[in-house]
Amino acid sequence: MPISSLSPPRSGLVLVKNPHLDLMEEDILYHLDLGTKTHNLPAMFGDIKFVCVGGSPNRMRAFAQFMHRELGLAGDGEDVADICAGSDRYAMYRAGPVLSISHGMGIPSISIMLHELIKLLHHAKCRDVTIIRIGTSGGLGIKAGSVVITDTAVDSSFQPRFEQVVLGDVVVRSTELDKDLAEELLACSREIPDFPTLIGHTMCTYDFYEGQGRLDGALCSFSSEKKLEYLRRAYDAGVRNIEMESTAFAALCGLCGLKAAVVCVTLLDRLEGDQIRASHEVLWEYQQRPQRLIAALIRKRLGLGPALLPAD
Ligand SMILES: O=P(O)(O)O[C@H]1O[C@H](CO)[C@@H](O)[C@H]1O
Ligand SMILES: O=c1cc[nH]c(=O)[nH]1
Repeated sequence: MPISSLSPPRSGLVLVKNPHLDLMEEDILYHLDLGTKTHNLPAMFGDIKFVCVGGSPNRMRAFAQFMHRELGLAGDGEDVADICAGSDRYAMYRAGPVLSISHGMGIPSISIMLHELIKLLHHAKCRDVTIIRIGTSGGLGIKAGSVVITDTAVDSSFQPRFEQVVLGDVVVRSTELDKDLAEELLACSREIPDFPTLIGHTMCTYDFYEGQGRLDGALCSFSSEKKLEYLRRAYDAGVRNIEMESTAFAALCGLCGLKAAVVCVTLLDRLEGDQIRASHEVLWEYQQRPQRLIAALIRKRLGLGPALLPAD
């Protein structure tokens, strides 16, 4: 039975479920190059309301610059500083109440970042934080460039669970995401012209090649027919896109009381091929789509109206 969570605390505070933390004199967030003794975390982050995470440091920098302009903050935002510059593992930027952080590729990388980010939000006494992963993915039976808002993150057997090995035992955690937030995002997408968006299941795998049924890795032991049979089964189970972090993201955020969403653009239709052939310009524009949607949501929440500038 997966351990379920989704009941955010009434206080709106971020929960950490670790009694050992209270006994520690200092908490060093090693991979973020931040700490409770070296930094005044409530002063630096206490007013953060939106956290956006995505794989690439450049994308998350561009997103912070884009949000800087969308929020009408002073200056052009071009010189946003990397708050984690002392560590070369992750990059973190802020624009007003929005924090933008990279998480690298895959579950181990996002898990480490999330443990430290969640503790950071806890130490900073942040309240009512919404967290969104803005990513890229392979689509299933949908047009490249479509944006998928995840209702449920599933594993490679199409089950809504995240398995974490703890002291040698497998702990199964629920991968529920916030349904109201997903609907709110879908409603925002309807207000953007020519913006193909849908809600569906997202399959999270441990690998980009064999793990996603690709025929073009360095290793492949299955036929093209077997690949298509697997991907069609995924489609029939409700999966509309495939990426590599959503189950861990949903499980960790849910257990810590964060309202979370996953919004990924699709770079190709995996029923049609494996290689990503679109030009850099097209891919860059695709990557901006989740950013534009999140900007619309944040502007709406902050009462700033629907204006949308293209992200750089
Ligand atoms: O676009 P991002 O956020 O990096 O995520 C997707 O892209 C990577 C693979 O190319 C994986 O990490 C997958 O989840
Ligand atoms: O096919 C794809 C494209 C982007 N990211 C993935 O994980 N898979």
